[in-house]
Amino acid sequence: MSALLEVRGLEVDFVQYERGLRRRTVRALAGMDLTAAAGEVVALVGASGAGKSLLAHAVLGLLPPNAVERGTVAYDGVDLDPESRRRLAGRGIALLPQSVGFLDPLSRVGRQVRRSARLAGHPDPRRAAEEALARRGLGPEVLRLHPHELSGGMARRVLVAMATMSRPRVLVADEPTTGLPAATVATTLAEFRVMADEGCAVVLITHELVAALAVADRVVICRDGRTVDVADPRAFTGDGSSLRHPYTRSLWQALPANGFRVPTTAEA
Ligand SMILES: Nc1ncnc2c1ncn2[C@@H]1O[C@H](COP(=O)(O)OP(=O)(O)OP(=O)(O)O)[C@@H](O)[C@H]1O
Ligand code: NI
Repeated sequence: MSALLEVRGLEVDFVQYERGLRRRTVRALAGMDLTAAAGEVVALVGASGAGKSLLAHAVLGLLPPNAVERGTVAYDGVDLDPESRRRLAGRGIALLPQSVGFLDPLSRVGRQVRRSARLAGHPDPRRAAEEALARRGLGPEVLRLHPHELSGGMARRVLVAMATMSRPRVLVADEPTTGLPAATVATTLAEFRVMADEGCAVVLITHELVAALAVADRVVICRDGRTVDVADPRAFTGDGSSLRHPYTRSLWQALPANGFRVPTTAEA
């Protein structure tokens, strides 16, 4: 299997100006590596601020103008610059954004979901929109609402409906299950598994390591802007002794079910 998405040595610096005068550069990503092949769900985990969303935005060519990017992002074997990646957004590569702020606050849900359906080439966008929401337990009345009238969980389901509409070859899902009830977490993750089984490469960014293990083929662990480990989901078991990297082990052992064990400095 060749990788549909390959991120190699990705670095991102932000250029900032102190009191409008002195220029300084802040390194946000310092070497991220991640590959995802057709048919794979690759989970990307790491603490808050580790750089997961930045990686997602870089892949889609959506970094802000003050970001300086180095490294390689290849899609289907071809290295692409940010501009070319932006052109693929919503077609070959889709982002399921972490923030519901990606929804247009002024426009009704129906209009936004129909737009995704139209961009995806559905012959009947109205029907496609209704069906996509219905599949996620949202009735047609939701189409008439504005984003601020949605609960967090409903908004997230709308984003899932929009991001998966085009049947992208690569889906980068950034915290797609945050705020969802447990039953919906499982069905949402199962949907990503089905997409992968049908040939999509899915990057699943999540804090919910245990839920992710049920659907992931590989787990990429990042810390402070770097990929530190790639682990087999089956290694996350028992006391974590089959996990090679001490940081990965400490993430596993810190979970409530594993006794909230706080890593010692030597391990972490
Ligand atoms: N526009 C920006 N300018 C400067 N620094 C930024 C910018 N965007 C992100 N960062 C920094 O980059 C780092 C990584 O942020 P990122 O949002 O990717 O983390 P994350 O792993 O997605 O965290 P979370 O799990 O909380 O979503 C953070 O230290 C953040 O402060
Ligand atoms: Ni994030």
